[in-house]
Amino acid sequence: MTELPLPVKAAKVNARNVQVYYGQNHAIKDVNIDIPSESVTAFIGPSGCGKSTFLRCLNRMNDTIVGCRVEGRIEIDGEDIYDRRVDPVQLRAKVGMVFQKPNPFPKSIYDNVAYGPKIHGLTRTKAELDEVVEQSLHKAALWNEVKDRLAAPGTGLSGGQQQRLCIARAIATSPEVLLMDEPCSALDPIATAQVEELISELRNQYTVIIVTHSMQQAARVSQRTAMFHMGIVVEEGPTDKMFTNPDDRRTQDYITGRFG
Ligand SMILES: Nc1ncnc2c1ncn2[C@@H]1O[C@H](COP(=O)(O)OP(=O)(O)OP(=O)(O)O)[C@@H](O)[C@H]1O
Repeated sequence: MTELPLPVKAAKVNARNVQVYYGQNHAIKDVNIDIPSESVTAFIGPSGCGKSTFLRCLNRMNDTIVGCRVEGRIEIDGEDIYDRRVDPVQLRAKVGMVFQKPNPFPKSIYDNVAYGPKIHGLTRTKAELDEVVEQSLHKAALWNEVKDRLAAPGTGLSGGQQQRLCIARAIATSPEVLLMDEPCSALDPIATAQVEELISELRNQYTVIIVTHSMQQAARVSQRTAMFHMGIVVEEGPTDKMFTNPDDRRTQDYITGRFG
């Protein structure tokens, strides 16, 4: 019997033999990966190689895409997240997501952050909710900029502030895993630096998984990197090694800009 390698120590997420199909298109082909807790893992690879598709498997966002089929096994803390007993809405409170384009709700800054704790019944009193909103905005490094205008619309903030608001919204439900799909691609360099700094801080508390097209960003914020190519993970390991001495030719070619 062939033995699979032992999981990475303190793996939060274990994926085994994951396949994703969009109709006839086999977009993810037999992906096996262990993602450690309290660290940032970057998914890199050329356009269309399946990074976002695989990321969406981790909070079952692909369930919402008609014609998309996921096979294999994905465990978070040893629990099969595709088990029938798992409620995807509860799962998404535990596995939060931040998207490419900041997408605050057309509501006040306060209500954007309060929304998750309210619908999941995480607080009992207004004072508790106020506390969660304040703490989440603090963690997202936005509190000082918005504390005097919590009733103003979230959509009125700058792009970088909106993205930090979306991060505050994601962490307000106390997720354990935070998925970020190119979270800085719509931001200018200053806002990008702020969000990157935030990501580095978040890893003390969360398991962060980020899809990025920027090699510099992957090198700056992540401790581990997985290289995707045509639906498979060709190589995965410590970021330093991936960027200085990769084992796979495709990783080498990609990080040196020969394709992608
Ligand atoms: N909603 C969808 N419906 C049908 N096919 C899809 C959908 N989303 C992605 N695909 C297909 O799945 C494959 C992987 O796409 P995916 O967006 O996951 O790649 P990616 O590596 O994240 O790309 P990019 O870096 O350009 O965002 C592609 O062939 C794509 O066309």
